[in-house]
Amino acid sequence: MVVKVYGPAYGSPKRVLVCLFEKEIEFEAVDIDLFKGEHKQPDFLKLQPFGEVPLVQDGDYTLYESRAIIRYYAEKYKNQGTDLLGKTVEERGLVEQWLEVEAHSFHPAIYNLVIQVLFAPLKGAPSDQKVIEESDEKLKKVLDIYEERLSKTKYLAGDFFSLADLSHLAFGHYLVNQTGRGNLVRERKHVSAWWDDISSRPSWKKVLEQYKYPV
Ligand SMILES: N[C@@H](CCC(=O)N[C@@H](CS(=O)(=O)O)C(=O)NCC(=O)O)C(=O)O
Repeated sequence: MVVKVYGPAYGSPKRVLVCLFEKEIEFEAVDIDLFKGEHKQPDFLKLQPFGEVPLVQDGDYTLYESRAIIRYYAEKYKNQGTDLLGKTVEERGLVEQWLEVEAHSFHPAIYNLVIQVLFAPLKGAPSDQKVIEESDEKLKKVLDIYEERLSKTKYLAGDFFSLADLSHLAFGHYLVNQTGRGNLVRERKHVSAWWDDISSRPSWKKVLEQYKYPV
């Protein structure tokens, strides 16, 4: 049964797409237009009650929350494609640590910037300058910690590419290319080299080629 991934145009679903490419898992992308509110229709809400993408259907098994989905496939297909979880329990612990850092420190700051800098103007809504300034400051602090870490190891969890690095691609792409704040990465030598390394992976290039962002 082919895996169905809903909402491929958007950021969080792209976290799932790049993981499926890395794990060499065949999938079918199902477009959902957030601007038309298709994610708030009853049929979709029955599957994803929070009305967000991604949603994955794998036969009778349905899963949402992008980081839960990538952990599921990284585990289920551990011996297929790229190993994304590390080889020891200690390495796995560090993968989980940096996945949590991405979810609770990196993502909220970049998500707010994407909403305020990119999407608010699209909707004709005013941008909240206070949120932008706070998010900029938070992102600088987070990236300073990344700079320190990446001065010691090639990737966040160690000297191996993992889910922790992969999880940054979808919104890191916005940060570096579309928010006017790419300098926050480029000014940090090790973060910049790390970004160039992970974003040049064939899996991520395939995502960008096949599933355009809405903006
Ligand atoms: N924690 C969720 C967040 C999902 C999420 O925020 N999805 C956005 C799209 S994107 O920001 O990830 O591109 C969405 O569906 N937004 C629709 C809405 O909030 O109405 C995950 O990681 O899957």
